Amino acid sequence: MADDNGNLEGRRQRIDAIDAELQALLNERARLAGEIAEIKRAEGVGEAGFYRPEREAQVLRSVRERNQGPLPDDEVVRLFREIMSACLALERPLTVAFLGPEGTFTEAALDRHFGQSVARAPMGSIGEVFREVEAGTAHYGVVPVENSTEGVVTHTLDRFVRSPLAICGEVVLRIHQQLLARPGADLAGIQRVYSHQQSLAQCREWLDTHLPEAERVAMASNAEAARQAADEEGAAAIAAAAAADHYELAVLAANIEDEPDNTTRFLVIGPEEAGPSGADKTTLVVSGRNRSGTLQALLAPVAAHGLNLTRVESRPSRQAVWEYLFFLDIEGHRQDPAVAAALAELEAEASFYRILGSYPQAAT
Ligand SMILES: C=C(O[C@@H]1C=C(C(=O)O)C=C[C@H]1O)C(=O)O
Repeated sequence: MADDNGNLEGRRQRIDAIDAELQALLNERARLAGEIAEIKRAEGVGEAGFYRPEREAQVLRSVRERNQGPLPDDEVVRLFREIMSACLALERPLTVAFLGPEGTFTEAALDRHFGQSVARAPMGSIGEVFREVEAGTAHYGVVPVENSTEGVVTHTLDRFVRSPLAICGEVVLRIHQQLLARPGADLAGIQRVYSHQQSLAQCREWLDTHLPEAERVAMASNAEAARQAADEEGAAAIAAAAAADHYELAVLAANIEDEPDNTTRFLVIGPEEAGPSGADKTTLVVSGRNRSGTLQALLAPVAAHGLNLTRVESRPSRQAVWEYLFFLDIEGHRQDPAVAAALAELEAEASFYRILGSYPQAAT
């Protein structure tokens, strides 16, 4: 027993020594980040120049690659994410606008990308997130773009066409739906379930099995649903785990989504795009000159240069009937020679052409 205690004490002393060393190293790291900020100021970088998404992506990739455990890769990445967030806040405190209210999946994407040391500005719509960043009131913005539980994909793409902003990052989140209710509530007492219609749809089988009698009510967002459930006896909401904290609700049933690998993609928007990080993506919007064979003609250079096209989305151009804009995602950075060559050829084919940004690929 005495031996065990001795071992425990000895280990705690080693942990204390390591903590002291870690703390000194963290402050040394922060000092260096402060010196980098001075260099950036001397070089006259604008407001946007302090945050470097390509550098942060490289740091986090290195963390993941060299990790030997026992801490899981995702955990060490999360810890380093926060260390960088704190270092950047010392250099230049950032404000990031996002599609609110608080507790949405978009806020979870913001957390994942920027960490805790940024000021958050919840906005009521995607348009407001764009406006806030365009006006310079927020440095960056986070908006959902694909397969969103908050239901807004096309709006983000349409808004981009008339915005000077660039995509400077992406976040891919696994979406887990939680059934939330006031603390002490039980499943048998739930008569009404509030959520965004896409979340209700994503949990349909679970609801059919566990709450077949409960009324399902569609709301503007999951966070709105959580707010409503907090106010109402016998009500529950389907929302992100973060909404439970914001609205003082308890998780009545966890991870109730029917499809376990349901993901949503978010874009980080800002005044300028990111530099090359070594594993990047480029998003552009184009329109063709000719009606027949337009898409094939536009895409031919992408294939000819051996590039990977990861997404094609078509939207009505709103300029003329039957004219379409194509949103393309290509692997690689616009400064990569093969990408640059393909884009030059594509531009020659296009009647409308705009690069929305090159940015680091999300770590999934
Ligand atoms: C320190 C820098 O500034 C910021 C902070 C970073 C960090 O803490 O590692 C990385 C990139 C920037 O967002 C840098 O540009 O290297």
